[in-house]
Amino acid sequence: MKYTSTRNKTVSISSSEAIIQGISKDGGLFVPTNIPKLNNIMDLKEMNYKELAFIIMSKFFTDFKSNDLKNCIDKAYDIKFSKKEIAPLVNVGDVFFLELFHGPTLAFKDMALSILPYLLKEAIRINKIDKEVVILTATSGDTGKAALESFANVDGIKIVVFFPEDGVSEIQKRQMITQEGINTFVVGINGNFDDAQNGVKEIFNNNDFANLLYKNNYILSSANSINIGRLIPQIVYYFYGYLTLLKEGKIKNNEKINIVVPTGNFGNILAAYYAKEMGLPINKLICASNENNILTDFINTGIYDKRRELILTSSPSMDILISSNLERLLFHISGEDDMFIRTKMDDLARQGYYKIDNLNLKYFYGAYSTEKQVSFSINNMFVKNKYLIDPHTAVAYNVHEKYKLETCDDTKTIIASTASPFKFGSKVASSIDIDVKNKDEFNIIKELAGKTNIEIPRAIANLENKEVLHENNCNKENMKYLIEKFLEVGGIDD
Ligand SMILES: N[C@@H](CCOP(=O)(O)O)C(=O)O
Repeated sequence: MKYTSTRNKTVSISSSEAIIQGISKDGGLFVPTNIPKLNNIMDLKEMNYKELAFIIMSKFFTDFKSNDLKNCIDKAYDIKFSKKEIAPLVNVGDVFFLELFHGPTLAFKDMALSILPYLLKEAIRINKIDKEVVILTATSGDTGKAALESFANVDGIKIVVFFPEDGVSEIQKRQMITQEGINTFVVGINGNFDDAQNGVKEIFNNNDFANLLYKNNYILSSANSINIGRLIPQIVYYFYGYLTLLKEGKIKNNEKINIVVPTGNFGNILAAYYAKEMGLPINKLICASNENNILTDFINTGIYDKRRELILTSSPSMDILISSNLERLLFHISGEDDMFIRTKMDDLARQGYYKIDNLNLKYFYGAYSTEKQVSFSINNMFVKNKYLIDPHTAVAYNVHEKYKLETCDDTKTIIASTASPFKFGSKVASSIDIDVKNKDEFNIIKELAGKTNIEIPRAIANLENKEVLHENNCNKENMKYLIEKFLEVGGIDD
């Protein structure tokens, strides 16, 4: 299996090379040249998470030896996860929540970031790279901590995380700025997630900077979903969710299901699309947005228009106006037309929008939820079912309710439940009528645990007394300078 760039189809590299590079030099994203089909899917229903992970990942990571890939999988999906199923499926009312937040940092990002360091180390070995790898990461909250946790103290790797100073939850920020590990560097930027992600992409595309790093024995890679090594492991849990339904007798062989994904950078829903293309029986992919409803507009009109204010919401992981992975979807559905992608991405960069005539996204449905609807959904879910959901999952749940009303479709549905509610204490607590005014976040969380009878996850309970180790802050223009400082490499003028 080879990988090419969405912006230049003459590129042809192996999976291990794509994982190391993170993003293509032409600014495009690496995609598999064909999406492999999986045969006899229904026969896989007795497999555990690791076994299934191997079946799926070995289709994509074809230059990894079987035993080496198995090793990566074994080390990734172990007791770091608090549930033996890794991704348990919970039936509440008429939907099934695929709980993806039982990893070490309590967000779905752990599902892929638990394995990425092992894949990267193996990729480095395969390609005989003798440089140190610097992982650049932009985050609106969850990716940053998950990447820090997984790469901390990994030999031969350094990790730099940029987060929007005012665009993450209190707990997400605390998780990041208390991160231990000599190889970790965390920086708050005065800007939003798009600024952080654009800054990181510009740094990737800066040849002079790459040369400077190279001379100093460093190369860059990414822990965001722009890295294909982040995306492929996310396909696994959609198969696992489907096969759990089948195993429990909730669906029949080959019965189609709907999947709802709270969506920001479009990586998680793209993984579901890959699962569908591999043969998983999926009826609709429901793309749920918060008030930053750029994807809803795109799915419904074919116009992607970022000329709008980014709104800070209670679901910060989705506070994004440039959804990077949409580029991959467009590449696939345009018949792999790299020139078309270049034109559209140029339009977006130059004029702030692009339009696609006769856009055919017939498997997708897009809608969004307001902050009020998010609170209402959290409340409703808790009062009716005693089930607590985080604001991102509430966005998805609410959008699914809208979908049912609009279409009367009663297909069985999996909702990707992407984060622990305790990461977003104030919003969740106030939604279930806990008075949060003038209260410290940790006290709010304690009240939340008391009222719901749910134990505070250890990773959050421990945070309160952790020392702040990172107090760096910069303007978006200075991101490169901060990296130079961290790596102690001489600066360049550009
Ligand atoms: N949702 C994000 C933004 C980055 O997304 P990614 O999937 O590309 O890493 C976050 O939590 O940081």
